[in-house]
Amino acid sequence: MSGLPPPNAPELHLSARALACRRGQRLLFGALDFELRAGELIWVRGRNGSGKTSLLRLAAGLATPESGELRRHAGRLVFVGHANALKDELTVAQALAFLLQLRGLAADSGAVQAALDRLGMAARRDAPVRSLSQGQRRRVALARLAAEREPAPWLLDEPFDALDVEGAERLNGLLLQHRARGGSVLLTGHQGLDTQRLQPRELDLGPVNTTEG
Ligand SMILES: Nc1ncnc2c1ncn2[C@@H]1O[C@H](COP(=O)(O)OP(=O)(O)OP(=O)(O)O)[C@@H](O)[C@H]1O
Repeated sequence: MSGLPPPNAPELHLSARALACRRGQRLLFGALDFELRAGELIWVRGRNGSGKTSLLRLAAGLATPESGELRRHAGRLVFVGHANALKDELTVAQALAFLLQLRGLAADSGAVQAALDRLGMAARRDAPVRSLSQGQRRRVALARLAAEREPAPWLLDEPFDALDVEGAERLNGLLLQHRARGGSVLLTGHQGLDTQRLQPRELDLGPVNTTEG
């Protein structure tokens, strides 16, 4: 994934050079190079504990690399972490409106309804978040992506986790639409991604590095 891009390569969104990450005593990866460009999807792979979540946190600016650099070249990125960040005491519509407002997106009832509808959750809009299953919570958390219009980088940590086949299909549809408008995606996960239609590039973090460095 290194080397000079062709002269008419799509706009650069993220670039990592000799990126190293340490968690505690362990060096998770030591010299990672990759570029994420407009319209691309990179599927970060690797065993449990190999550092996939850690890489996304570096990309989001939520953690600092041990060495090397990770540069964000494009506008405001979207980070959807593994935790759903939904408040239990709110209704589904209120919780999503809160996320949309944080992002500076329209959060009126029409916008909320449309986003919930894309994830098949519109009928539960007045239900309290605490009454939802894990998969339903995941759908509501991902509904914020349906309200996005910018070709920004999306950083998604295990977005397919807890989704059923129908939910995964809806998310694959959002990813396809985002790529078509020039958005980019860096995501982790062990299953659910429609590799046939999305044609991801794979970034393999390999086996867990068990040596201390
Ligand atoms: N808060 C922490 N403090 C110290 N070490 C941590 C911490 N969180 C994670 N680690 C270490 O970092 C390693 C990588 O964690 P990370 O969550 O990035 O892996 P992952 O590839 O996303 O795993 P999974 O596939 O299980 O989600 C873990 O194996 C763990 O040893």
